[in-house]
Amino acid sequence: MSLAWHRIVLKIGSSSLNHPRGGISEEALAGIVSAIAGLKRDGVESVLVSSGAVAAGMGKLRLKGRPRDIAGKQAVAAVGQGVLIEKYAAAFGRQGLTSAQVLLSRMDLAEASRYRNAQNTLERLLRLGAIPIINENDTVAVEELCFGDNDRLSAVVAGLVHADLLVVLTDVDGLYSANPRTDPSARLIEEVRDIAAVAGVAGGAGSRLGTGGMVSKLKAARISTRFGIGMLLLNSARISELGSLARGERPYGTYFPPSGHRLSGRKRWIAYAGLSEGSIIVDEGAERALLDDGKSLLASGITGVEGEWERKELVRIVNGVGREIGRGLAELSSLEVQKVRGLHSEDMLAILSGYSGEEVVHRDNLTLMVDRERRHTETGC
Ligand SMILES: Nc1ncnc2c1ncn2[C@@H]1O[C@H](COP(=O)(O)OP(=O)(O)O)[C@@H](O)[C@H]1O
Ligand SMILES: N[C@@H](CCC(=O)OP(=O)(O)O)C(=O)O
Repeated sequence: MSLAWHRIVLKIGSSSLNHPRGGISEEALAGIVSAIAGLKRDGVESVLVSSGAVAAGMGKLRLKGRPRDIAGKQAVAAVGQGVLIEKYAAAFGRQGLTSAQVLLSRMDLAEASRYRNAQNTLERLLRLGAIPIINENDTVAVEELCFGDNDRLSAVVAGLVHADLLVVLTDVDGLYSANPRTDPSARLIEEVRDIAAVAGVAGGAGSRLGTGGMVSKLKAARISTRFGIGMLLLNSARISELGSLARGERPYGTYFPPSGHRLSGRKRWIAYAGLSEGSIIVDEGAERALLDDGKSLLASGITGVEGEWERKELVRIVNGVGREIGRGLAELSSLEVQKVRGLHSEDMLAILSGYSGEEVVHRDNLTLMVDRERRHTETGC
């Protein structure tokens, strides 16, 4: 039998996995474990991105509310993550499967070498037949340097492991024309080809436990589809229907088909995992050359420099009003860019040593962060 999907990333949110007042729902956890076991029997590999550490910690510590301060959230997550993984390991064990805990922080993927390292470890885990269970390393993540929510993390992970499909399990059937909790006339949108066009219908989290709501799910869809990976938003109550994926069928929910233009592995890292060291400010001509003509960035279109970096480090490219146009690996250090900004290529080369190229950021090392119609700008963490 030829499978449409060989490797999927499944993300489950706190609102699906936990009781409303905190603590893990054994039933929900058993449901996802048995769905993954069934898929595995049918030849589909799964990587699980599971939220729920904070909510599990709340249950264990008998807290009435989610901690508001960062140290409180981190401490409760440290308690809850242990509880969560223990329950997963036991449930996978009952299915004859071995699971592995993988905690990632933003910094773990920020450098290309660390990104590859995480990639190799996950690949090896899958080859060993283990089920990776990923969560953000909440206990050490600092607010300014975090994934922000597991929807985004799951999309980055889907790119990291070269998944065929990302399934985001939540507590509603999918994306509706309005928040179904507050608008009874809201209709389910079964397929979304243009994410920017539906951005206005997405609202925030639906429960005290969820983070990000549909807004963060749409951001995840944007990342995943740009990677060439479709995303399915599915009600966790329909988890038993996941088995149909192995037959190449799609359960009822909202599907975001992959974009035709698929970002390569390096460009995935540049856009959504790497951390930039500074910004290059460009004029309108350079902005058009990058966005409309797919050109490399030359010194002549550069008007300013912010931050400090060395050659081959990651930078943001922004226009005169601070809008991020793209991200890329700079061929020159910040000091060199400062010296050559506004110059034509021959004048630039005359004052540089050890560089004979024309480009300041080559298009092969550049990912655009604005869509073609310029309606949508990415926000990197
Ligand atoms: N247009 C919309 N369609 C569907 N759900 C929406 C929409 N806008 C806001 N939501 C809310 O998003 C919630 C799911 O996100 P969230 O609470 O963060 O859950 P999770 O824990 O699964 O990540 C839903 O319960 C719903 O209330
Ligand atoms: N890392 C956190 C969850 C963060 C998060 O994105 O939560 P959710 O919106 O429920 O997927 C935790 O384990 O509690």
